[in-house]
Amino acid sequence: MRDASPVGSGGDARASDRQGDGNRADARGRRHVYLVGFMGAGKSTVGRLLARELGRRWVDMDTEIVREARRSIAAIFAAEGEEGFRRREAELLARLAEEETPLVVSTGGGVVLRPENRERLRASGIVVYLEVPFSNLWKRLSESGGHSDRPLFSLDDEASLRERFRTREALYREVADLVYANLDTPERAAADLARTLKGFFCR
Ligand SMILES: Nc1ncnc2c1ncn2[C@@H]1O[C@H](COP(=O)(O)OP(=O)(O)O)[C@@H](O)[C@H]1O
Ligand SMILES: O=C(O)C1=C[C@@H](OP(=O)(O)O)[C@@H](O)[C@H](O)C1
Ligand SMILES: [Mg+2]
Repeated sequence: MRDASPVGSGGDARASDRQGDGNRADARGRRHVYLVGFMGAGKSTVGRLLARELGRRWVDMDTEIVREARRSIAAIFAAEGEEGFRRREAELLARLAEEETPLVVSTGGGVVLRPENRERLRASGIVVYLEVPFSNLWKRLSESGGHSDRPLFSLDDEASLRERFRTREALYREVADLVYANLDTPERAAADLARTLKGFFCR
């Protein structure tokens, strides 16, 4: 059984060992840090700060997809459908998983949808689920113009988005080594996670 201990803002930043063999952050295999979670959970904001704390290169998958496609996420969805976006996302993840340099990767909220992606995340890194209750996410997204380049947020009403959140949540938990309740500031989250992750990668 895999186990992901809840750790959270202000809490005791602990992490349980998924395989019980003390070898999760294997230097050859699970060297990256992946942030997963729903839209607005803070993957991009915290990822940038966490990379700085850990002295690692940061990759934001959405930014990279936009750079490579030379069009916005909304434009990719419009021209290629969600399927086209998911194909680009899966291809990028496959490349990142092979990257030798240890990275901090801010994923997009839908990266967990494809089983092959879930396998890759687990095989090549420590996966951190940034857990935020739906009501907070809805508030964050609707107040911060979260619709600007989030086609799914624009398409869904509150009830549909809540349903999407419910379905996704099980998948975030399935891949997570760590669950972090991201309810304080991004700076606090980055500092807490850096402390915990340094422990992981040093043992
Ligand atoms: N603790 C927190 N961590 C990260 N972002 C937060 C936090 N509290 C509020 N926010 C706000 O929530 C939004 C998170 O957006 P973003 O980092 O793009 O999320 P994601 O990449 O998961 O979709 C930003 O507007 C950020 O300022
Ligand atoms: O949840 C999703 O399916 C998506 C989340 C977005 O990323 P953020 O989670 O960073 O907003 C982006 O990848 C795309 O709009 C699809
Ligand atoms: Mg993001």
